[in-house]
Amino acid sequence: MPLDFFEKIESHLENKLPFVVYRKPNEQAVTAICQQDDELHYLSDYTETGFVFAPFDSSSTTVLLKLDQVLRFTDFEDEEIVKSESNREETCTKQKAFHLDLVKKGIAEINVGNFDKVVLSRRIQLNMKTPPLALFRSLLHEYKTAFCYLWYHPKVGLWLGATPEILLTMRNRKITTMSLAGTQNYNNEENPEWGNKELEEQQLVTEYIFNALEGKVSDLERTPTESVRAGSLLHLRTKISGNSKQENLGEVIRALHPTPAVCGMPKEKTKAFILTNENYDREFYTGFLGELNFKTERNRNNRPRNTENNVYRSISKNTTLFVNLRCMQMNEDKVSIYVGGGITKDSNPEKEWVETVAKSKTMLKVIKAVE
Ligand SMILES: C=C(O[C@H]1C=CC=C(C(=O)O)[C@@H]1O)C(=O)O
Repeated sequence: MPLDFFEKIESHLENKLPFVVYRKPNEQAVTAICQQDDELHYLSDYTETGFVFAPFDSSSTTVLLKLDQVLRFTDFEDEEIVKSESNREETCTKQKAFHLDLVKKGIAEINVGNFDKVVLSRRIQLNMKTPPLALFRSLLHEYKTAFCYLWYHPKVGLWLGATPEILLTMRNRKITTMSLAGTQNYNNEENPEWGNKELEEQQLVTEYIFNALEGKVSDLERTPTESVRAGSLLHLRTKISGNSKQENLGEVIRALHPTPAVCGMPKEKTKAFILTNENYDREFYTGFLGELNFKTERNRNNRPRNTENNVYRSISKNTTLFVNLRCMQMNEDKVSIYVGGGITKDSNPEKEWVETVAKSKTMLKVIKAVE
């Protein structure tokens, strides 16, 4: 059992010092970044290096954790989680009525031609007290293909998630992003049929990303759209890649975030609608997080043998950012789970509600596992 790695993080948390611990999709290594004081740093521009934590509302500030101490744990031993009998289900009818009304309002805006698509969400609050690191380990066990993280800053809060969505990766000038939208339950079928509503909803996101990147990124390419599993759900995904024309990471991020996978089309109008009508503050849900300008050093040795001084170093700059979905915020004795879904002209409010219930299970499953 990797006690010293997790013990260090535990003591950082007890000492109320900022940190993030995370594992990238399909990787083994778990990384922890620990800040040695509790200062709150904000990102001033995208040439900085650190771990970013950005809110949904891009007019609010982005938090930057400094790389004071970086710990890597390479072989996390997977543990069987014993499921308890506890069965938390949502029963709040008031919340349901509010969400149905919100979705209807969104559809009405689409029908009068104000929006093409809007993503509407809600917050589920539960009373519970669970050690955050136990929850994080449970996430690692359950969601191997997700970006799993636990993020803490005493002046901001404690967040935890297992997201299937990449906002952007950038290695030197090579950029990759994805259009992820459309949801159905996974029923042992990796490539099921999709309805027109979902296909169109995802297509809108793909087109938006293409338009947003045009002029900033060259050689734009996309993969065929495929089904991709995220826990007990499936989504539609198209990967999009290209080469950035210059050192313009900030410009690319501002063009993408928030994409219509979490906000809507057109961006500003739907964002204003969300901020006014959802009736709660998304904070960091549907924001983004990850490594900004991490430097990787590699010794390269591709000259002929028997040549002296044939090893030289190459340094690449990497950024890997994920959209903060399937996440929750923890307070002393309360958790808030955040869930939403894309609304189009063909949306059915009742089905949209059911979809948010299905999405809440990603976090509820780990809560049940450690309760
Ligand atoms: C907004 C969320 O999911 C987005 C990502 C994938 C599929 C989505 C959908 O089908 O609506 C959403 O666009 C969420 O999980 O809260």
